Amino acid sequence: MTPFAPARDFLHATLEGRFAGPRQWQTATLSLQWLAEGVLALAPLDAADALDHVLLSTGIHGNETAPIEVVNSIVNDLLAGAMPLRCRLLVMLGNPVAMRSGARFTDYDMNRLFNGAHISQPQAQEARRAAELEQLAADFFRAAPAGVQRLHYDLHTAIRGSVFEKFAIYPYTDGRPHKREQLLWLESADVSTLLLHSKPAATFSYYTSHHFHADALTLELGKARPFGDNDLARFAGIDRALRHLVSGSTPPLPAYDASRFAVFHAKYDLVKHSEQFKLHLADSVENFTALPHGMTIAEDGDIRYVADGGEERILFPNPKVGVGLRAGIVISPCQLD
Ligand SMILES: O=C(O)CCC(=O)N[C@@H](CCC(=O)O)C(=O)O
Ligand SMILES: [Zn+2]
Repeated sequence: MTPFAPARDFLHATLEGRFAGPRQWQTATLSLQWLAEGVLALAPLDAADALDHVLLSTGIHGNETAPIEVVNSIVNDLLAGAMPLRCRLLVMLGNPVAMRSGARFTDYDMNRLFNGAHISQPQAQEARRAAELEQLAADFFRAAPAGVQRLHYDLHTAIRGSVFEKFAIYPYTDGRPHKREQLLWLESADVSTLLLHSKPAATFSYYTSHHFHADALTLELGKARPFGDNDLARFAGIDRALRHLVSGSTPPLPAYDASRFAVFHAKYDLVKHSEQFKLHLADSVENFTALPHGMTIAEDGDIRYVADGGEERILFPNPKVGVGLRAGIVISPCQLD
């Protein structure tokens, strides 16, 4: 008997606020732990020690609903026994409060609060939640024996449309190499555009990459739309690749060939230093739009952000962020190291 009843499933139980303390139960094939609101751990009943550890987080931004629906449908199929589980899987619906409000966040952007940054915003509900998710992710990855894969895919959708509809963000790796096999797996999910971050960040994927050397990626899978408005056919690639991943049935992947990927690196952030910040890009400008050499991208008091060289592009332009936060990233093409 599922403890999610009478809500229909894990997502609906979460949206209805039905978590009432940790619960543990079994199906014919799985061991389940409802660890916290929106956090479910799944393992095969006959789990061997050496299973890969896979963390799928979604809804870190509450209005990015399509990947939440994708992951929930995978959980439903695992619980129904319609698909085998061949890893230890931790599923996180990151920000239930914001999910209920249909908002990116309610108090503070949660993906600026990991790596201890939650301490700086003690009044924000997202700060308490980021601390809780950090602890649960830490417990999960610390229990992984040496030699097993530690994977973290943090699934998002973007505010704006995008020249490349789907792309992945590789958090700063602290000098560790970027893994070709991660790119090949992304390609199997119809994602062949990659941004390499060039510095530490307070994001969830950097947290697990930095502390647990997880192969962690933030995935941007399309445009953010409310629950019920998503065309899930546009998310078929990630749905397929995740199902293969958790059921241990990923087909052999082709050899790596750089020509199949578009790779960019983050040059610098447009930082909103004050309320005078003015972005000189229309709301209709899409992610990855090229910035002509010499163009003033944004101004903030005496600071001018000017495009240089003709190869730069803009990512995540958003003048509405809070003061002190990133209001866009200037990126340029690069080769994988
Ligand atoms: O569309 C936007 O402006 C933001 C989409 C989004 O939530 N992106 C992530 C990227 C995380 C990263 O840069 O590593 C975020 O802003 O948190
Ligand atoms: Zn997001």
